[in-house]
Amino acid sequence: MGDTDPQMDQPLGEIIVDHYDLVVIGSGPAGQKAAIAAAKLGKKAAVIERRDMVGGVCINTGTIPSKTMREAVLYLTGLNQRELYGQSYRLKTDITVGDLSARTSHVVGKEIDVIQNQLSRNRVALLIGNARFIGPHEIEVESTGGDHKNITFDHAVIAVGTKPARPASVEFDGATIVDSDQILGMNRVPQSMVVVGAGVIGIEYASMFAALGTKVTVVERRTSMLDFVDREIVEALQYQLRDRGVTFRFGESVKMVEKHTSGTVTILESGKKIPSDTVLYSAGRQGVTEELGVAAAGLAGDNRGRLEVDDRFRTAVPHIYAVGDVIGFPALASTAMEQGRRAAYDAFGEPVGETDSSKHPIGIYSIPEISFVGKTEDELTAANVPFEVGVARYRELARGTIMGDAYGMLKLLVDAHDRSILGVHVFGSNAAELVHIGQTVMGCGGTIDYLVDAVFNYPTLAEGYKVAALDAVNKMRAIARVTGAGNGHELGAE
Ligand SMILES: Cc1cc2nc3c(=O)[nH]c(=O)nc-3n(C[C@H](O)[C@H](O)[C@H](O)COP(=O)(O)OP(=O)(O)OC[C@H]3O[C@@H](n4cnc5c(N)ncnc54)[C@H](O)[C@@H]3O)c2cc1C
Ligand SMILES: NC(=O)c1ccc[n+]([C@@H]2O[C@H](COP(=O)([O-])OP(=O)(O)OC[C@H]3O[C@@H](n4cnc5c(N)ncnc54)[C@H](O)[C@@H]3O)[C@@H](O)[C@H]2O)c1
Repeated sequence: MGDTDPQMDQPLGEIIVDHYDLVVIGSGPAGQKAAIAAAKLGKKAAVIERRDMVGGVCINTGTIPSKTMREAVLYLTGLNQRELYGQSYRLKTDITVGDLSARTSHVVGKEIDVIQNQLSRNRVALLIGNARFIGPHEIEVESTGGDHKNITFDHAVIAVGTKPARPASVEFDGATIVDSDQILGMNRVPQSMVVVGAGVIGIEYASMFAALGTKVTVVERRTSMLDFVDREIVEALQYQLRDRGVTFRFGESVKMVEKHTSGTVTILESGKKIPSDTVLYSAGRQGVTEELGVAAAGLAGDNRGRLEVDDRFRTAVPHIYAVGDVIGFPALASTAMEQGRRAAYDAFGEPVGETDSSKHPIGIYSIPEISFVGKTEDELTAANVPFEVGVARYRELARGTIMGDAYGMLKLLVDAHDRSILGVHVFGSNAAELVHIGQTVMGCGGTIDYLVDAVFNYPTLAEGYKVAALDAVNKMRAIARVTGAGNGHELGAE
């Protein structure tokens, strides 16, 4: 007997056709929110997901395992306590892969349980198997046992995400030469590691392994890294990582990666060879639309397996939507969830509010962490937008000193004419949480003066907003004094 569909109490052993108002392929953040949004509108919804992948890449191999591993690394190494207790401070000296994976398995298990519970209490059917389109209104679900079941639908949401790019010139073995999906399959914490690709994944894992004491070399084809991030903050991160022994090889491409009995050798196009215990290949991801047979629905993926959508997340076949990583940038769990909700509402004519994607935050969980919202200094300069900068250093905030964070900073970019906030850039402890204060002020159309006049809890890192706001306003006043434009407030009235 094949798998049983618990929602419908039917065996998957034979072809049975069920009909749904909305079928979602993929149970990652995008798919979950699309299905639950449809169910909340009283629609009959189903999610199709492969065995052992409920929660998607996000829960099983991506966001949640990597962020949990980061917490374990920070806790066990005692890294964030060393400013206070000395550079030799460690909670545990010989940290093993087992130490790291114990915490990860615990969190992943809990998160899967939460998702299954949310789907079931909202009466969303969870169909376990591999989905393939067989027509614009029909999908075949194949269980791991090989049984088939066909379902028909009025609307579909493709939320199949991505998989790591795996070139044939790299001898992946899942233990010493790995992609980011396989990192916890490593048998030990390596002494040396090459990280291929200085994208967000590469930099987050390079940070964690450097904190564990691994000698990390990052190879990146471009001449710099994280080009969308404020340059001052990227420089600060590079300084911190170099200080922990990370070597950067920018402007170098990896030609091939070889596996040998005593380790690996990464061969660069320039002819250089880098020996290491392990290699993490994190040079991009690609959509998985081919396996989904999108052609049968009248669709075609691009050369990286991604689907094109309009501003309502409709594909070229209007009753079929696509959301999350499969549509490309920004490829974040945070945006994927919102795209899923919007697609389902659109399918059933439910109105949604405006959302301004230029005010969506980015969080990079490097060590130290980075988060920002809005424009960078370079973007504003290129667009000839005059702005002023206000900075708060964590070392001058009482909370920063209490926490032992001497390097953190919060930077505000302020429009020199109307005093609106154009960008918020945070580097250091709690950056990904702190950014939301600035995001909210920006979203509500507030100016720098709101932050100048606000009172924040003390001692907190949030107080940095007031410190940075005062810094920006002081600079604006200084210009106004010289030019005779009053106290600076009048600039906005020009
Ligand atoms: C290492 C790593 C760290 C990350 N860290 C962060 C972070 O800190 N913050 C953040 O916002 N984002 C982060 N991301 C990105 C985030 O994980 C993705 O943006 C998010 O998972 C995308 O969600 P999704 O719903 O589009 O698809 P996914 O989470 O990729 O899920 C897609 C699901 O579809 C299923 N599927 C595919 N094809 C089929 C089929 N034919 N039949 C049935 N099921 C199918 C897959 O099995 C998978 O479970 C990280 C990613 C990685 C890899
Ligand atoms: N905190 C977060 O929000 C977070 C964390 C991790 C991942 N993600 C998401 O996951 C997605 C994938 O991340 P990624 O880092 O794998 O991809 P990426 O495409 O962002 O970065 C890959 C990097 O590898 C480089 N590269 C490619 N081939 C190379 C070669 N042969 N030699 C040397 N360098 C090479 C590229 O120039 C690029 O800089 C991203 O879009 C990101 O949004 C987000």
